[in-house]
Amino acid sequence: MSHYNFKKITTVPSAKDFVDIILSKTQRKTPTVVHKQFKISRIRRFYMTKVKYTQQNFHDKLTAIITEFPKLEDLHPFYADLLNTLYNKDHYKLALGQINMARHLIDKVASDYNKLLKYGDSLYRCKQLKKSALGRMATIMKKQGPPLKYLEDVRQHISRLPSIDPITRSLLLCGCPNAGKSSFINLITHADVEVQPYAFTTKSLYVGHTDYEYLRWQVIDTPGILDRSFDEMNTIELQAITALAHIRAAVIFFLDISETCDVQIEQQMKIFESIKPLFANKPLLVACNKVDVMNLEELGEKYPEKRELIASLEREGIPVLEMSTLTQQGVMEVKKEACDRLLAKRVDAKMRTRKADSILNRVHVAMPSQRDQKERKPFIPETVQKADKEKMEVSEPKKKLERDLEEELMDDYSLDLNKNKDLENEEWKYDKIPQFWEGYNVADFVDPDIMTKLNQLLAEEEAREKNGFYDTNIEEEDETMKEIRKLAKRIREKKIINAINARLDKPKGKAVISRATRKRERERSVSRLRSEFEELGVDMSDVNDCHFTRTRSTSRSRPPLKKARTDSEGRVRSSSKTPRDQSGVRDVKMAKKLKKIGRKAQLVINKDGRKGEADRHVYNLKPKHLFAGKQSSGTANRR
Ligand SMILES: Nc1nc2c(ncn2[C@@H]2O[C@H](COP(=O)(O)OP(=O)(O)OP(=O)(O)O)[C@@H](O)[C@H]2O)c(=O)[nH]1
Repeated sequence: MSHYNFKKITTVPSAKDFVDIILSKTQRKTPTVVHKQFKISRIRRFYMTKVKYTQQNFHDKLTAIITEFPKLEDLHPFYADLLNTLYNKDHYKLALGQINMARHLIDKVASDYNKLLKYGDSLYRCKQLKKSALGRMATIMKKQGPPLKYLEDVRQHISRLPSIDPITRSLLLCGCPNAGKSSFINLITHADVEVQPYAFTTKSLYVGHTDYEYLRWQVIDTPGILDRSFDEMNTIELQAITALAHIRAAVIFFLDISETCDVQIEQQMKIFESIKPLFANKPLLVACNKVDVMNLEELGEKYPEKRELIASLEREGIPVLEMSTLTQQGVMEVKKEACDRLLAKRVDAKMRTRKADSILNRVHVAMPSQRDQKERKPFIPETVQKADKEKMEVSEPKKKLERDLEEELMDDYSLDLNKNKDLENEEWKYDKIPQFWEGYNVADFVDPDIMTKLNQLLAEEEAREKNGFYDTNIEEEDETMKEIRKLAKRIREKKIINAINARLDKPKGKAVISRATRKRERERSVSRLRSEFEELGVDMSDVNDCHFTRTRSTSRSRPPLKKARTDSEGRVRSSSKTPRDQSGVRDVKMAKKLKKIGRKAQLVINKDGRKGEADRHVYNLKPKHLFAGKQSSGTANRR
C-alpha cells in the first residue's frame, strides 16, 4: 500500500491558465529567430522543436496531476472510502481518466504534426503546421475545464483532511449530534474542536492525541449520526460511518441521558443498534454523558423503561459509564477504560500471531521461589563499619563553596573578592587602596626596605664588573692564523675585482657599456705578432712589407657602379644586371615616358590608400542599406 501525502499535491490550474502557462513557456524556452533563407532542414527543425516542446510540457504537467492524486486502489480502505464519501469515487476517477485521455490526445497530435513537418517545404508552410499543432493541443486542453476545476477543489479539500493513521491505537467517539463528543475530545487532547449547542457542529472528522500508559493515543471525533438507514445518510454522517467501519479502535458511544440534545434515549438506542455491526471485533464502551443534568439513578426513578434499555446493554456485557464533560466527572475513567480495553485486545491479537510464539520461545522470565526458612541478613565487615563511623564523626562540616552560594542565592549572588582578605582589622577589608597619594606612587612604599635592597644590588654589580665578570676572553691569535686571515682577505679582494672585470667584459645584455668607455684590447696585431715571434727566435727584420692581415676594402676604394649598357644608338642593352624599370625599354626617352605613365597609374592607388593594384581590401564595411535594395532614392553612392 503506497503512502500518499495529501498535503503535497501541486495546484491544478484552470484550463485557460494551463494553456497560457505552457504556451508562454514554449515562447520563452525555444529559439525565436528563423529566416526563410535558412536551410529547409533547419527551418523544419525549428518548428518541430516548438511542437515537441509544447507537447512535452503538456505531457509532464498532466502526468504530474495524474500521479500526484492518490489512486483509490492503493489507499488504505479507510481513506479510499472517505474519498468516495467526500468526492464520489466515480466522479473522481472520471476526472482523472479525462486528464489521462487529454494527455494521450496531445501526444497523438504532436506526433502527427511532427510527421507532417518533416515534409514542410517552406518556412510559411512549417509555420502554419506548427500553429495548427499548438492550436489543436490548446483546444484539447481547453475542453478539460470542468475536470481540472473539480480536481482543484478536491486538492484543496483533501489537503485539509486530518492526518489520521488508521493502524495506530485510536479511540473513536460516536453518537447522536450534540451528545458531547467534541467536548470530550477537547478535554482529553489538545484538539480544539468547536463546541456549540446545536446539532452538526462537527461536520467532518477531527483528530487529537493523548497519552496513556506511556503510549500515544489517537482520538477521533466524528460527526453525529441520526437514526436513519445508510442510504439516507448525508456526507457528514457517512464520514463517521467510514471511520467506524475501517479504523480498528476502541469505540466510545455517547449516550445523552439528559436528552438535552433533542434526541430521545430510545432513538439513540436505535442508532446504536443500527451501527452495531460496525462495532464487531472492537472494544466498545457506552458513555452516559451529561450526568450533571441527570444521572442514571434519577433516570431510573423518572423513566424506568429508559433505564431498562441501558441496563440491557450492561447485560450484553458492554460497560456503561457515567460521565459529564461539563464537570469532568468520570471523563478520565471513560478514557482509561477504553484504552485498557483496546490495549488488552491488541495484546491478545498479537499473542495469537506466530510472531509472538517465536519471541516467547526466546524469552524466559525467572520467578525465584523460597529455598528455606533461614534468615540471611546483609553482611558488612566490622572494619568497614568502624571506618565508616569514624569518618562520619571526624568529617568536618563541608565548606561552603562559591558555587554552593551561587546556587543558593540565585539572582542575588554577586562575587565578593574582598571577603577573604587576611587583615589585622576586619573593617579594612573593604577599604579602597589609592594608586597615588599626595603625589607619591603608593606601590613605591609597599616595601619599606626597597632602598637598602637597591643599594645592595648596585654594590654587587660593581664588584662583578671589577672582577671582570662581563669581560670576554679574547685569545691571542698565533702567526699562522694571522697569515691565513691575510690570505683570505686578499682572496676576497681578488674575487671582487674579478667579478667587476667580468661584468665589464661581458655585459650579458643588461647594462651595455658604450664602446667609448669600453676599450677592448685588440686580440691580433702586427706588432704583437712580430714581438711574439721574435721572442720565439724568428727573424722578423725582413717582413716590413708583408701583409699579415687583409683588411676589407672601404667604400671609397670600391669601383663605381656600372652604367647601363647601351648600343650604338643609345638603346639600353638587356643584361642580367639591367634594373627592372629599364629592361625592355627602347631608349632613355621611352624610359622617361614609361616612368611618367607608371607614376600616373600609381596616383589612383595612392589616392585610395591601397597597397597596390591587387589590394581589394574594404576597410570600413558600409551599412547594407547604403548599397543594397531599391535604387529609387538615388544612386548607391549618393545614399
Ligand atoms: N450540561 C452539560 N452539557 C454538556 C455536556 N457536554 C456537552 N454539553 C453541551 O452539549 C452541547 C454540544 O456539545 P458538543 O461537544 O458540541 O457535542 P457534539 O456531540 O460534538 O455535537 P456535534 O458537533 O453536533 O456532533 C454544547 O452546548 C455543550 O456545552 C455535559 O456534560 N453537561
